[in-house]
Amino acid sequence: MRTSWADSADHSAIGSANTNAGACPPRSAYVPPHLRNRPLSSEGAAASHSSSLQANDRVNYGGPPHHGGSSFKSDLGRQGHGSNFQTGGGWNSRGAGRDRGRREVNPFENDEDADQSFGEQENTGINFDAYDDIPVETSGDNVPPPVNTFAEIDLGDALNQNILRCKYVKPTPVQKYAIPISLSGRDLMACAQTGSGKTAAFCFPIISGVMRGAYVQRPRVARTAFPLALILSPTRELSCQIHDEARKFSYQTGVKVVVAYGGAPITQQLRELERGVDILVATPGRLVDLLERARVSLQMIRYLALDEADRMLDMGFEPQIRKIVEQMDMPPPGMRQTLLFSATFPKEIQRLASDFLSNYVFLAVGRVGSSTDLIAQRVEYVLESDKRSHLMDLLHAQRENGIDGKQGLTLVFVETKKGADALEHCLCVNGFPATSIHGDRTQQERELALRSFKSGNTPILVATDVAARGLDIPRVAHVVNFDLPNDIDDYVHRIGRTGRAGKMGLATAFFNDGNLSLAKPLADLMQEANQEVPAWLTRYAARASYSGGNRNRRSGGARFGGRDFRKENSFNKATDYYGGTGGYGSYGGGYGQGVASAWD
Ligand SMILES: Nc1ncnc2c1ncn2[C@@H]1O[C@H](COP(=O)(O)OP(=O)(O)OP(=O)(O)O)[C@@H](O)[C@H]1O
Repeated sequence: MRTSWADSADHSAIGSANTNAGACPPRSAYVPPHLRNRPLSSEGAAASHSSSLQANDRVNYGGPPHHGGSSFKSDLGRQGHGSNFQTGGGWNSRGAGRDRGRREVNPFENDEDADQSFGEQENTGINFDAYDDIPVETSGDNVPPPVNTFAEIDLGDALNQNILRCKYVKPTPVQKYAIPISLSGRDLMACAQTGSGKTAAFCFPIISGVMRGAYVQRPRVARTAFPLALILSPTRELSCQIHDEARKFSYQTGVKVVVAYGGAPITQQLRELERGVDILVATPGRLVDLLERARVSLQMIRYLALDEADRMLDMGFEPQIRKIVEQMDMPPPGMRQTLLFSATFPKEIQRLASDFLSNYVFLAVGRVGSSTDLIAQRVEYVLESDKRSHLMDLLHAQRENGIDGKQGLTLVFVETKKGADALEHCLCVNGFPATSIHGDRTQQERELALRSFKSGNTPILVATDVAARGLDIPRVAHVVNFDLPNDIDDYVHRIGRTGRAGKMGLATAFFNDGNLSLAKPLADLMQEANQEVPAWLTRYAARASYSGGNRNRRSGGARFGGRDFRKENSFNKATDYYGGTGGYGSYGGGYGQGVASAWD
């Protein structure tokens, strides 16, 4: 039984105190708070317990736990998913032979299995009424009006059927606005909160448009694919997820969706492309490779979508995106339709993005860059040296009580790849079933880790920012910012892995003096989201403002309204749009080298 991991930590704590004589340094496993006052052995090496927890006052880390042979290893499945992952690796292995036959594989077929793997937990619980009174703002010329139901939109029978199969009863706010705008042929820059259904908002119009333009004659060049639509996303996992979703939406429509991403063998992806592609979902690096090999041409592109568009246009990715969009054979703005989506849109990125757009509509659902009210945000002051023990206390309490009475998945964000490995190891040896995902792991390991996490086999995932954006994992109940990011927008995306699709979520952040620059934007964000801001954080925020320590910009301004950068063109170009101190040069902090390295 999955819940037994609570007991195993208790056992491991007691057991390892008695069996410390191994090769490892004499350390014992995690001791839950309620056992800390008890003598653990005849020598009485009890961990001391004080009201303020001290990580290093325990002899905690390293010793293998002792709980009946079922010691939790990183990725329970790392060696265990052999057949799926060894027959070719990467994408191909995820659905062995899915395209061999002529018949289209039913992409809905695995949905029920996935639900069942969580036993009695509820299936959807979607409550989009939670979004009903959300503020929406549009700007641009002649903005097409929103709809209230899918029935009002002419998406075609096959697509409507798939919407039913997805159990989407009514459109989310971003869908109500973005779908009619896109169907009318307009370019769009859309900003809507995490987990609010942006993927369908750009996929539906693209699929519908491709269906309508199916007659388009494409050049016949041996071994070169001519997709009609391109969807770019910053990470491999997100591209796979978008591909999976797009395949569901386009089931039995005749629209062929193919994914291409790095870290997986290119040969299988080439084979898929040769079989025909209407919508190509890709990460930028692999796409550039395919373009340079002339295996893909962009000359027939009618639709270009950038998911996580602000990330795609920041310093790390911008050159590659410019190359793909401006320097290859893609039709220019006006000759193609361009759709940009994200939960955050800093104004300088909006300005860059406008190069790719023509007479576009700007859409903001909720406050730009805000978090959703569905996420309860907590921030705790935790010294670096106390973080591990504090995390384990949280996990232990959660395991005993659940979150809102339910056992859910916990996603723990750290700053570095090494930090992710170290924390994963620490949790595992202390009896907490954890796995990790970061840029130094092979793609096979990354996919396996994600799968093990999603299924609940390994209910704790330690991650770098590679998992911060876009990933839709329904049962993530708790996001822990073990290391806070430097940039408030990254925080928004990270905590957005919970509280999705109308469900409630919990986010806990460990804050200390090293996070001074985040104090003000974090306090502001929490206030905007009606969260209780601790008095000590308010004091840090005031200190940061006073000392000029706040170099973090807000995404498009903290208040609702006026967030389309075109509306603020009267600003002096050298002005800092975020009320910070350094003008453009000070932008971000979070998109500097350290953070970018965590990405693909
Ligand atoms: N109209 C709808 N009705 C019910 N569920 C929906 C609807 N639209 C989307 N969903 C579900 O909501 C969840 C979140 O959607 P999605 O991943 O597209 O969010 P997002 O806005 O792209 O989030 P992020 O900013 O994190 O990328 C998904 O599980 C999706 O299937």
